[in-house]
Amino acid sequence: MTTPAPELLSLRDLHVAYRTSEGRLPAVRGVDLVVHEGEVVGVAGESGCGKSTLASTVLRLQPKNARVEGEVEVLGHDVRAMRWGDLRALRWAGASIVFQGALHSLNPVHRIGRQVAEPIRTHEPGLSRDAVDRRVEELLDQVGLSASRARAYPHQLSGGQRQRVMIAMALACRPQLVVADEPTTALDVMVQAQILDLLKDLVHELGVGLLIISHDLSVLADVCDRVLVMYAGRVVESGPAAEVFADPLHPYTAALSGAFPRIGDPAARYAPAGLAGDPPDPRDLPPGCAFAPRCPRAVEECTHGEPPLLQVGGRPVACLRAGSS
Ligand SMILES: Nc1ncnc2c1ncn2[C@@H]1O[C@H](COP(=O)(O)OP(=O)(O)OP(=O)(O)O)[C@@H](O)[C@H]1O
Repeated sequence: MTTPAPELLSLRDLHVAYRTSEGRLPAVRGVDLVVHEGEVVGVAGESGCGKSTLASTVLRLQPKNARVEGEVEVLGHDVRAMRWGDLRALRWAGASIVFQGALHSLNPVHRIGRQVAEPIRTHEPGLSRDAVDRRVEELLDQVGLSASRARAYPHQLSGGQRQRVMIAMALACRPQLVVADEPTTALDVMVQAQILDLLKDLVHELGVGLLIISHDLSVLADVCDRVLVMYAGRVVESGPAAEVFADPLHPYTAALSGAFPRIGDPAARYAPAGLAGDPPDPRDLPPGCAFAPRCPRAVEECTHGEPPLLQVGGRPVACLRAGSS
């Protein structure tokens, strides 16, 4: 029997609720998620389902009005209980995050090389200037940028190049876990595919674990080993990425699978999702299954109680109708 790869990230029964002027807003409701070494795990779901909230808890970067409950463990550390100094040491060097919107995350007045060097200087203050420069060159090379780009300012780079810089920064201190929140949103489809290939290659080459967040299930199907589909703060289906995408068991996953074209498929168009309505307001969830009001397969029973995650075809699925026709 092979021993399972070590767990780099473990979220257990994670709940996150925001305090708002209109009352408590439960954004994440009882999520379990594990990322092992060398594994790419994806979280998919429409805007507002709680993906970014979940990602923010990994490095305790959640907004001030968020209340977190449950377990958040990164590289064996209890992130919720860690002291600030220890948490700062864990960020970048143990685990790092690639945010969406590289245009806004990079400082417009500093050259690229300086920005990539910054986390290295902070975390390895003993490193000589030459050694830092060499590491920056090596990182730019790893993400497919020439060393001369170190002297460029962010506005001199394309969107895809800037996102590569963000990935170089995330890898700068050789973390074991990388979280990427919508790393390809706002990039055109060809560039998206290149960035995703790059992320996938780096994960395999460096043996890091990657948690990747996207509203586009087809993006995740191409790069992930496993995916979790979220709806209204809960995981409604999870399993091997290719299986979930090709044979979705939850009606919501089925709608998401049809909603976006597959990367690299020239014939693909943005087909309508065939899904009417909007996700519910988390402060005012419908009784029973949160997806029932939009679900083409809902029956009366679906409004009675929130369906638990049941094993259907070897996969956890939160739907009473999964597997039935
Ligand atoms: N700081 C905050 N205060 C109050 N509510 C918030 C806050 N941040 C997010 N929310 C709410 O929490 C819910 C989940 O938001 P979140 O950003 O995690 O979803 P998401 O799936 O990442 O969506 P998107 O892709 O649009 O970022 C939404 O209803 C959102 O309006």
